[in-house]
Amino acid sequence: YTLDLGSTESIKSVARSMSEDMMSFYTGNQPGGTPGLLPSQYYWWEAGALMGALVDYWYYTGDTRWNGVAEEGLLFQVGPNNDYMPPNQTMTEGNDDQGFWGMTVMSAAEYNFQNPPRDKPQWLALAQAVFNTQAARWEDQRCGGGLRWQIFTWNNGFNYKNSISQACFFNIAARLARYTGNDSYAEWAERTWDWMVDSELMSMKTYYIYDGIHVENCSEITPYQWTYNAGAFLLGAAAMYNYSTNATRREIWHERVDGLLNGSRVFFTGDKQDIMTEVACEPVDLCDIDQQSFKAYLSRWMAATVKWAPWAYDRVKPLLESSAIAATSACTGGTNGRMCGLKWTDHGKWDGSTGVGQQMAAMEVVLANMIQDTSSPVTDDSGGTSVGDPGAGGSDIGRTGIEFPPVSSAAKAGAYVDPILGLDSFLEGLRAFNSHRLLDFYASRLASCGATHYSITLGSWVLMTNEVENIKAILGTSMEDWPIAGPRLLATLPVLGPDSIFTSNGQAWHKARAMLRPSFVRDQVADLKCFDRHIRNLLAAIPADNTTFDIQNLLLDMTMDSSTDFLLGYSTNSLTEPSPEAQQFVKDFEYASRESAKKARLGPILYHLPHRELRKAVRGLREYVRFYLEKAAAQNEKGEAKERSYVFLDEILKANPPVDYTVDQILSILVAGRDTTAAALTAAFYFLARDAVAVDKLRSEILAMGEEYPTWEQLKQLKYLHNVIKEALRLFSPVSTNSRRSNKETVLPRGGGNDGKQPILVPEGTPVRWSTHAFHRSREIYGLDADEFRPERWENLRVGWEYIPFSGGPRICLGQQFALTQIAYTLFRFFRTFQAIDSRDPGPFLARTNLTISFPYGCLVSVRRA
Ligand code: HEM
Repeated sequence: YTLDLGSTESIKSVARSMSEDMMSFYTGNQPGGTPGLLPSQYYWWEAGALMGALVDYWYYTGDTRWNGVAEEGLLFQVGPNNDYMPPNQTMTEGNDDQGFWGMTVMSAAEYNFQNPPRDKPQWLALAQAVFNTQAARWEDQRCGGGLRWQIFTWNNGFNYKNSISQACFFNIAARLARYTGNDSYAEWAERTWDWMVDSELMSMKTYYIYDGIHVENCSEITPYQWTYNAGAFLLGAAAMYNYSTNATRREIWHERVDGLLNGSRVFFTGDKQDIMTEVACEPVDLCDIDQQSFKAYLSRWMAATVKWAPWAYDRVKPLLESSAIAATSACTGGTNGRMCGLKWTDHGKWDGSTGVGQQMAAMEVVLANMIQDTSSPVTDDSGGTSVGDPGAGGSDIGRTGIEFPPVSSAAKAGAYVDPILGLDSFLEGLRAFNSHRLLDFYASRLASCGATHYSITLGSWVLMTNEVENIKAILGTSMEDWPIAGPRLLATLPVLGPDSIFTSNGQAWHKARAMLRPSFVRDQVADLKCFDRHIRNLLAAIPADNTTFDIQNLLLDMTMDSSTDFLLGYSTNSLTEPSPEAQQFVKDFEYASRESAKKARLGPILYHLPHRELRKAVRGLREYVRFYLEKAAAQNEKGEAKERSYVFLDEILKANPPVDYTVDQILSILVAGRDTTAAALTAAFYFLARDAVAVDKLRSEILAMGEEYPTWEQLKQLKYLHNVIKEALRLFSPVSTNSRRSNKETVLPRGGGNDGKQPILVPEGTPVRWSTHAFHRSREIYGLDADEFRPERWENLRVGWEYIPFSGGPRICLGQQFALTQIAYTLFRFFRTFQAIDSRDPGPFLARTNLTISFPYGCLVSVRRA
């Protein structure tokens, strides 16, 4: 290229061929392509930024060649609620991604870009929709304000507040204030700015803007600086200056524009410190595909700043000139010999890279040099023609009420089909299961396909629901129509047989429940003395010298010891000196649980293949239980003095049931109570190990009690302790998903009709599955911080069927009080002994999903003695 910056014709001609090379990557306007999407290696947001480059190209050059492509892409990606939340972006869409599309349509409005047909959403209304949805996501609870990076709780990055999300929101708010004259936009811009300063993501001394903070530790800043942050804040600050009429405000924003101009000098390197550089990654050759485009935006917004803060011209023009010349002179790559690279500082040498980002950045920095020849951005009062809608988008997070085509079969009228059918769906679920992300997978399905939807997996229909009304009907009011069946049953049958409380339905279940119930209302639920022995063993097994250990394993040992003690009158003593028989029993129990769950996943045909090892383990389990059962019965008969009273067994034996039947019931209580209690306790430690403030609060309450060995009644008074338990059970519900199957054609209250809010017909034999996990993290029920561990929320929260860690209705967990007492007492004794617990596991939140959930790689912590 020969670029003559003194000649608009030269600039236009260079920009034209750069735009052609840039668009050579775009396939959205080709047969089979999706308008507004780049090839899959590029994220969705960058396509929004690219549409912005096309709007800019027209604005600077007057050449309309790309206008149709831009309009088509911008309209195609608006999503069902016209707010740039298209359903197919559920797995990755962040506030910044949506923000980039929002900033592009804002430019389209300001530049009077060709308006869409009247029956289509308009540029200004789209920008307002993006603003409205984001304002509704503003969150003060964590780090005092700001937007999270990710919109959806299940995406990595939901716990991060990054500057670019704030930058986009600030930029749009400030420009909307200027365009519409409505001060409430300006208030949001001010608020965002203030939070950036308060959180120290922006330094008021240097005006450097850092990458972001994690909500778990708001003071630990990720220190990278990126050009696009500086650019987005710069243009927003200029808009605020232009909008402000009050002299003091004008002065303040004048100063801020200057400050940002000073701060952005950090991005200019080279011999004369005047060539734009992505300093955090370019010098070390580590810019990822996103980062390769960032300089486009600093170029774009530095130039646009001049329109609203004219004094900035003298400061930015020299930088844009030298950068444009440097960028252009390095565009010598590719087969056409003019493709642009990423690095502009190599004295005219192409760095060997090509891509949309490189082309866009080079084109934008070249165009920026014509800023004085362009028209002024319009407003509502000065020639703006785009039609707005101040209420667009609202608090929609884009994932509720999405309509998928109704299933054609009349029997399933009103249901929505999961867009991924059959095998794909199965494999996707399997992958999620194997990577311990099945809970996220369900949450994402529920969010993208609707709170109640049918899906088809390997040819079988399943109704997935997450609606309170439906769950209430299945477990409560219409319980008789919804027996236990399917995987939940298959996974327990080999161990428990068909007559246990856990596997039976109808009369058989009534009988088992009636027999077991009295054992749970007896005093031993409150018998903390019996339990204390196991806690002491646990505390003794914990290394108190700050070494890392897996608390999940120890808790599994403890709950096995306490359950067997409670059920059989003899503990397995896994934490101390287990007998060889007890060791074998624990081994058999774990093997049988694991293998029968595996068997259940094989499906109804392979399920029936013989499994000798499993049968052997189950035989071992049953013999062990029978031994203690017969011992107790014999001692009772002879009236012999017993080591300690078998309160539980004694109660059962009163009914004189057949031995095998009693073994079934005892094993089912072990299955129901051991792993669940261990999971709940592990979860409490998992979250507390990440929240020193909660630990302090909990310890103050515990220490204030004075008693080292509280009674059951005293324990019940510890409010914060119980809130901690409730919160842990909410975020990590041991029985995280559950299912039933309809035994006749029936109706559930929600999920049908075009709006998904009408009753839905369910054919006989349809499995229904729900995710307690997703339910417990619903933002509609628990608020925006639904994913956070915040025991305080329970101080004022009243929930019914919205909170079901122990299930609900007639089959509600029989051991609830027993479990809660054990958990409370364990936490009490633990925090009297130890003053701190720290997480030693930086990995992501994963859950192994079987009958209950667990942490697949343990729960690594270290503790310090009080
Ligand atoms: C935090 C610990 C626990 C949790 C989260 C929990 C959760 C649950 C849930 C969700 C169910 C319903 C399952 C279904 O309907 O499919 C259930 C049932 C049951 N639980 Fe628990 N459980 C816990 C501890 C215990 C303990 C310690 C015991 C006994 C010592 C126990 C005994 C039972 C029994 C017998 C049932 C079957 C009730 C029936 O079908 O009538 N659970 N539990």
